[in-house]
Amino acid sequence: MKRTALVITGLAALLLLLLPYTLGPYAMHVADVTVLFALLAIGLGLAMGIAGQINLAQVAFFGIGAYTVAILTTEHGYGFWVSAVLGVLATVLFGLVVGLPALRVQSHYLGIVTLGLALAFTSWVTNSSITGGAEGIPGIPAPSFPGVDLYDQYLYYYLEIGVFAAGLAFALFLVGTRLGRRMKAMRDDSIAAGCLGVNVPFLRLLAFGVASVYGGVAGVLYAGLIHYVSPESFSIATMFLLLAMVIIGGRQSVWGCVIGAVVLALIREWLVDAATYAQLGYGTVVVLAVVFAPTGLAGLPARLPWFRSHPDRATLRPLALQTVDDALSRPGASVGISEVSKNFRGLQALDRVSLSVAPGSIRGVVGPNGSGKTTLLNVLSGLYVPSSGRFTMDDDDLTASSAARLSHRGVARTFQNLRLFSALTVQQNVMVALDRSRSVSVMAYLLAPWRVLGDERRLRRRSAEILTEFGIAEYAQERPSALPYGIQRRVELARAIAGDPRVLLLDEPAAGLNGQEVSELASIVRAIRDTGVTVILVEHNMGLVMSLCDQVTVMAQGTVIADGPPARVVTEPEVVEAYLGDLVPDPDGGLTT
Ligand SMILES: Nc1ncnc2c1ncn2[C@@H]1O[C@H](COP(=O)(O)OP(=O)(O)OP(=O)(O)O)[C@@H](O)[C@H]1O
Repeated sequence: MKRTALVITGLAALLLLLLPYTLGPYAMHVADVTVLFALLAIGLGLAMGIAGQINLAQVAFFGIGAYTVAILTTEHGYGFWVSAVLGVLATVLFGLVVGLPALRVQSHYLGIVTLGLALAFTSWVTNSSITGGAEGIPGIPAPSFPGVDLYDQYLYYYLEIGVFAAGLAFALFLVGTRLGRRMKAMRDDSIAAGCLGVNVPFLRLLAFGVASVYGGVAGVLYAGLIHYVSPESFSIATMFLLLAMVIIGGRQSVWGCVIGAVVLALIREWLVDAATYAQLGYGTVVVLAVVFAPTGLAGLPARLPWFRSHPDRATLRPLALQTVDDALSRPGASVGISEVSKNFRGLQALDRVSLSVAPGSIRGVVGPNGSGKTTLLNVLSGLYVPSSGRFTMDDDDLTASSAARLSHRGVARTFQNLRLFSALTVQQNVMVALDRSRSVSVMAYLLAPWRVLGDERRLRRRSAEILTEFGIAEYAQERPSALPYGIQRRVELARAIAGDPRVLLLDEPAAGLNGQEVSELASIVRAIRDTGVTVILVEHNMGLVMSLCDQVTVMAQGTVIADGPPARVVTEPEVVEAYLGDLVPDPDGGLTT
């Protein structure tokens, strides 16, 4: 498979190198512009498709790169290359500003904000005297290069192809390694990603930063190719064309973005005399693609039946429990919750809750629906900031720490409604959790890419071991949604353990499991506790709670009404009245609500 890919890549490269020999001047110009669209589309695809950040300002990034070069070369006498570097820097600065709203808003709101900024840019270049207004700026020089006349568009093509190849290789590298995996995890479920240590705000800004580099570079090259810039080239119509390229080609695939750019750039040329109808046509095809082929042209092969995998042995293998020790190397931590309250606009979900959990013990938290159990886990995992009170781990005050920070400090969790990353494979889900690198390590992508590749091999090897330990190795390449619920639950537990936690929070881990799976779950949780990890278990299955927990906390209406060893707690009259009276025996011999 790898050899076939290499041969195809080699042939494509050869074809691209020979292309100018087959084209007349006009076709060569179209090819030059198409390469720039491909660069722009890759940048947009990385932000929108991979990181899930709707970015309708890509055309403004393109414009800032081009206008900076135009202004600096024609009005200030700078050389092309210096202007190009400054142009890309200016674009990245603007890109980060455009990305700031992504820290507060997402989805269509982000689309509206970024579109607003793109419109502001178009309006500025149309009305400002520095940018030459509607007339634009002519007379931009071509880049100088010893012995090569880059005014010749045939030779310019080779400069573009070199930049394009570097841009494509970097995008593929990013998507295929830990940064791209984290971006996809953030796109699929930013809450779960945060709980696995992903610094979501940083990654959102980074996505805009990366998209702006591609936009800026394309803009700079455009200025050097056309020698003239005007607002028309950076209009909303161009943004829409770019969007269509990425959506039709396949926004979640770098190759898809390239294919989309080439196909639509050629169609655009073909329909140049019917531009209005062409816009309508793109719109229709985009709508059809979103509804019927959301993965675009690049996703079509995977939709064909013979490319689809069907796990035919949807069963769990026995656990290799002794090896959980290998995954867990850090000592468990004590957890202290002191007078923690949480209000939601008048609703008191937690009311001065206090409890302390000894390291290496299992604490059950039970209570009727709506009593505040999940809210408590959300406070402990950094998803909610408590309205008042303190949360400590080994006496370190971690109140109001972010989910990512708590993950790095050793808090891992599972969710009541499984939050597996649906577009990642089972193995990639575990790799996201295994990756403990900090945000600053993105510098390695520029300074030491070989280290990123080395880390990647280590993560892959280790994730395979963990999947084997949890008896799910045969599902490594499956998407979680294709698997039965019991297996998905085990994947989520494997993912939580992969982060080498000191405190493990389990939110109703037995929900939806059959009797056999519940007893396997009990063995896993015991094995985890035996390594010294502190476990806090929210659960309605009282049979499991009674057999597993060292201590049980009973909650009702946001307060703790009882705390102590399970056998004693269940006999307290207040508990019987508030909670246990509602319980009925379940088919597996436990009690459930
Ligand atoms: N984000 C939120 N916004 C508003 N109210 C919330 C929010 N999260 C929880 N609540 C409310 O807080 C109360 C406690 O909810 P919580 O989910 O913690 O209960 P629970 O004990 O986990 O219930 P269950 O057993 O059904 O999961 C409920 O009344 C719930 O509606």
